[in-house]
Amino acid sequence: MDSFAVICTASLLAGGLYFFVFGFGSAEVKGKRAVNLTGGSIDKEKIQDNYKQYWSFFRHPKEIEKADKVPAFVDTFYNLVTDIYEWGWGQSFHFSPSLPGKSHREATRIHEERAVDMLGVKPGARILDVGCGVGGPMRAIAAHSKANVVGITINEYQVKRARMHNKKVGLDTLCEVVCGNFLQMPFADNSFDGAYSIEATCHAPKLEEVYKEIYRVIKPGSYYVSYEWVTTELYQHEDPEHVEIIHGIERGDALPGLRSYKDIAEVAKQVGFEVVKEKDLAKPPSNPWWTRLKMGRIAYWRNHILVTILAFLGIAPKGTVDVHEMLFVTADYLSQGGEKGIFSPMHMILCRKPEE
Ligand SMILES: C=C(CC[C@@H](C)[C@H]1CC[C@H]2C3=CC[C@H]4[C@H](C)[C@@H](O)CC[C@]4(C)[C@H]3CC[C@]12C)C(C)C
Ligand SMILES: C[S@@+](CC[C@H](N)C(=O)[O-])C[C@H]1O[C@@H](n2cnc3c(N)ncnc32)[C@H](O)[C@@H]1O
Repeated sequence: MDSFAVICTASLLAGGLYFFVFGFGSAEVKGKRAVNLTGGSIDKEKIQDNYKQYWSFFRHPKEIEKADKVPAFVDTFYNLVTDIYEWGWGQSFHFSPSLPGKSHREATRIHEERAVDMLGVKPGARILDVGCGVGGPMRAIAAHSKANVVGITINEYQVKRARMHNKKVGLDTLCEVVCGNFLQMPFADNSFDGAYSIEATCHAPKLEEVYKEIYRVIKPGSYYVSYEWVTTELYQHEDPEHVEIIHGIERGDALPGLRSYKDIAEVAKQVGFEVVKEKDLAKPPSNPWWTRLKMGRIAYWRNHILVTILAFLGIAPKGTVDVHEMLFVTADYLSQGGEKGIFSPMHMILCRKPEE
């Protein structure tokens, strides 16, 4: 081969590799690159062990019932998945109904703004984001409502990421992030003008514990809105296929046990809230939320090959391949749950704390 052919072949290979790594892939512009994947706050060498520990939790279902162990187990989960989520999904760790003619990013933002609009808060109000992740919703909500948003997450690594993103887009004056447990929040009674949670309270072993805390910290007369993960009226616990799908969702998403849609309003009332509105936002006329998951399948394969190569080269931590595989499988269970209509990640409830 003459040198011209060598140069052409090498350029083609390099171009192809660049396209494979940075070019085609999931629909969202991301802040994370595959070469920067970490295990959150966990040391690189300990990721595989932590992943095994995560799985062992499900081998001892009795442990899951021990509510006090759940926050630590959820924290481990988010150390393992946060970078992969940001890389492959974006900064908002939730679903939204797809909207014809709108991108995933726009549909996500609209779903987030819808939540704060229900709170009816004015610019300058102080609102709480319960389980804020790396702050995708918090930034959209602060920019849209001009409210001051305080987010709480159990995961220290997410706090770092969220603060970094807030600063980067100049929203650090409106957005504050606190590391803590939403079952025992470090906030004074009656100190917020409203609160919201987006696909986060499903991690609470007992919903009443987190709802009670939210009730305590918001002011009388103010509102709380939540997008809850639930099994729907179509779920039949005697159908083994349904049970397998729901267990698959629980295992791949660090859930101590999915609740039935029927339980949500009951718990809200039990802790003292008035239920103003309740609606499953996944139901028609909404378009399916799971199409994004299904459309991403080719990208997931590409991602899996990439993660495997990077782990082999020692660039990505070894356990990343296992974690990625777990998410791959989970994506399938989630889509099945959506398609069969037995699971919804957006059962919306709007509550009001009565005036004293
Ligand atoms: C609310 C929660 C998280 C919901 C979603 C944000 C995530 C649930 C499943 C995740 C993913 C599955 C497949 C991954 C894919 C294999 C990888 O290549 C790129 C990232 C995924 C698309 C990843 C992204 C986030 C999810 C969609 C729970 C935890 C309560
Ligand atoms: C699926 S993420 C959703 C994040 C964010 N709401 C979003 O939509 O991008 C769930 C969030 O709940 C947080 N979380 C789970 N259990 C928690 C607990 N006990 N205390 C505080 N945060 C918790 C996780 O750390 C994570 O940030």
